[in-house]
Amino acid sequence: MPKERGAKKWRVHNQICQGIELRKSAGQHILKNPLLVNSIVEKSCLLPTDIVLEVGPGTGNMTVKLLEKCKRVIAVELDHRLANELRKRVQDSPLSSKLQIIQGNVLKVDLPYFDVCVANLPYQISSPFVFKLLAHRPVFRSAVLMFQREFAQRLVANPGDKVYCRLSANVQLLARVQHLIKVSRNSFKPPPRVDSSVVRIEPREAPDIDLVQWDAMLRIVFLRKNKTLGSIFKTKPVLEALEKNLLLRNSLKDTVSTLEKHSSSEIKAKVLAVLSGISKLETRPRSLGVQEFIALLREFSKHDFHFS
Ligand SMILES: C[S@@+](CC[C@H](N)C(=O)[O-])C[C@H]1O[C@@H](n2cnc3c(N)ncnc32)[C@H](O)[C@@H]1O
Repeated sequence: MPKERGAKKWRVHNQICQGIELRKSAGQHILKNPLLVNSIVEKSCLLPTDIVLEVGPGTGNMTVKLLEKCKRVIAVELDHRLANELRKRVQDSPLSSKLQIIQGNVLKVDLPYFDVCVANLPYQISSPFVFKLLAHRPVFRSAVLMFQREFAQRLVANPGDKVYCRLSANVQLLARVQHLIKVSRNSFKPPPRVDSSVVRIEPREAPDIDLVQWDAMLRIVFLRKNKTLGSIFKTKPVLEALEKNLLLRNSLKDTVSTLEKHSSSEIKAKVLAVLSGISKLETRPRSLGVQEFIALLREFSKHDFHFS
């Protein structure tokens, strides 16, 4: 769609909320359906002792409900106008002592300790925020987050599903994910152009694998996810990368340069021999789950194969 048509559409829906003009650039779509707000808070399964991280509280419709259910809410809001509005909203209430507002970009601030994260996220930060959360230590109990529907579908997709992709495998490596609620675009003011979904993410212990190698392998296989692993690993650029990495690693290990010890045809032959022994070469990446990818990576590293 040409840019101008999109911009026009937004101007039609542009909204003033409590005297504040909402900004499309910050994904400011306010949840106007109180039943939905209650339902998200309910699904967060909060304990009275919990510290909750809320990202993008906006005008605070969800924040006040969260404050009623937990010990403390730490709200990170980018827009100082909305942060001030939220401060004013609770200032005369007994709940105000439980609220801490951090005004800033959640992708840039150091996240504090929290038990549960709840957020109606701006869509543009969905992916970096999920990975920031999953890297956060100490591990939190769960996150209940609103995403664009298509992004949510990719997060929860199972092997074999049409939308199963690198994102699905990367997130499912580090967390259990569950679709909770379908949300219509009409639940927001102004309505975005797409529907949304609420998803629960529960982090789990990361397996003992090299995450850099994991990501490098997934990048390779999901670029060609409908091909068999065998044909992917034997495509010229992948083969060459495996050969180069093997050569480099060996030359680092040896005191005498491997370039002198092993000719490149020996290396090529070794790569092909190892590849022929790798299991599941006839399968396609789109049908492999996290455990199968872990097993594949372990097979490769057993033979000193590296993807980056
Ligand atoms: C979709 S609105 C949700 C507002 C409110 N939670 C609600 O449900 O009505 C997203 C909110 O995130 C804020 N926001 C956008 N980018 C942000 C960022 N990088 N860090 C923190 N907050 C951000 C916006 O200003 C806005 O208040």
